[in-house]
Amino acid sequence: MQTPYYEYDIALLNSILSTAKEEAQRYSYKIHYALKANSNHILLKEIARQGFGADCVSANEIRVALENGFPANSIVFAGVGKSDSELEYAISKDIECINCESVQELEVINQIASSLGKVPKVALRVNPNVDAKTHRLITTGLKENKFGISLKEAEWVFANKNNFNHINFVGLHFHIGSQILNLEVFKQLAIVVNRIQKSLGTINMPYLNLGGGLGIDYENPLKNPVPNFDGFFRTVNEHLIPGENQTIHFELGRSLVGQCGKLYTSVLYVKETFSKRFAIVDAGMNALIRPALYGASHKIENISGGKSDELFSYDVVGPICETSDCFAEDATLPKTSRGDILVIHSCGAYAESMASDYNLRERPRSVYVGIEVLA
Ligand SMILES: Cc1ncc(COP(=O)(O)O)c(C=O)c1O
Ligand SMILES: N[C@@H](CCCC[NH3+])C(=O)O
Repeated sequence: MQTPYYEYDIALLNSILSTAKEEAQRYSYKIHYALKANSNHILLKEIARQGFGADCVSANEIRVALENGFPANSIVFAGVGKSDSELEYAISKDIECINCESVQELEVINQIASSLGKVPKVALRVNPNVDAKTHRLITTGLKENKFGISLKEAEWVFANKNNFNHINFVGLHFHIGSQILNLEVFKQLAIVVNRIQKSLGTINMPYLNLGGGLGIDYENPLKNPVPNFDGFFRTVNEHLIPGENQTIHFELGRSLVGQCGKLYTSVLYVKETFSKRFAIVDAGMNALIRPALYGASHKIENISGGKSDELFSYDVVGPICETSDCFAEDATLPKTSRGDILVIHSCGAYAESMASDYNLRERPRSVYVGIEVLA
C-alpha cells in the first residue's frame, strides 16, 4: 500500500464504542458522536449502527449524518456561525435540537421557523466560564471564548420566551473544551451547571447537554486504547443534579474514535545537519495538522524495526514548505533509514477530518482492519 495512508481498526472502534455505551447506559445518558472528529463514512456507519446520536456543526455534517444512518431525531446542531441556509436545512429536517449560541441567532431561528411553519427544539448554549485545563486553543468554555451566550443573556431569553413563538425551548447546552484528562474539570462543570440550572429555572426542561471533551492517552495509546469513560460518567453522575424528567446528553468525538486510527508514512530521506538529524517522511501537516496547530504530540514508531539496537534522536518532519510541518522534535527512534515505515498513533480523531490538499498534496487514503465485524 502506497504511503501515506490512515489505517482504522474497526474491531478496536467497536470495543471503544461498546465500553462508552455501557458506561453511559448505567445512568441513562445519551451520547451523540461529534462528526467533526472524523466523518469517514465507514466509521460513521458503524457508530450509527451502534445507536449513537450525532453532533453536527454544519449543514453538510447533518446531511452526511443522515446519509450514514443517524436518525434525524438523534441529531443536534451547534456552532457560533450557522448560516441562514444551514438553519433552514436543519429546521426542515426536524432534527433533535439546535444548540443556539447567541440572541441574534435565536431571532434568525425564530424567523426561519415561522416562514417554514415549524417550531424547532432549541437549547441555549451557555458559556459557563469553567476552565477546561487543556490547551489554550482548544478551550471553549471561558468567558473570553467566542462560544455560547452569557448567563445574563440567557436570563433575558428565558424571561422573554414569548418573543420567540416559533421556538420550543428544551433546555441548556455546554461544551468547555477538548482533550480533557483531568476529571476534576467535569466535576467543576457539573457544579456550575447545577447553579446555572437553578438560576435559569431550566430543571423542568427535558434536555441537558454537557458536550464532549474527554481526552485520550496520546503518550501510551497501545497501553490505554480505551478512554476513561467509567470515570468520566461517574464524575458527572456524582456531581450533577438533573431534573427528574431531564435526559442528559453528551457530544463525544475524540474519545470515541481517536485511538482507532493510525497514520502510516515512509521515510524518504534522513538528513543530518550540524545540529539536527531529520527523518523526512512522505506525510505532511496536510495529513495531520495537530502537531503544527497545537504543538500536539503523537507517539511515533518505526515498524521497520530500525537497523540496530542503538537509539537516535530525530526530528520527524514532512515534505511541506512550512517549518511547522514537524510531527516530533527529538523523537527517540532506532536507527532509521530511507524506506522505513513509521506509524503515527492516535490519528482517529482530527486527522483525516482536518486534512487538506495544501501544496496540492493528495489527502491520504484509508484502509481498514478488523472490518469483518461489520458483516
Ligand atoms: C460543541 C462541541 N461539541 C463536541 C465537541 C467534541 O469534542 P471532543 O472531540 O473533545 O469530545 C466539540 C469539539 O471540541 C465541540 O466544539
Ligand atoms: N481539532 C482539535 C480539537 C478541537 C475540537 C473541536 N472543537 C484537536 O485536534 O485536538
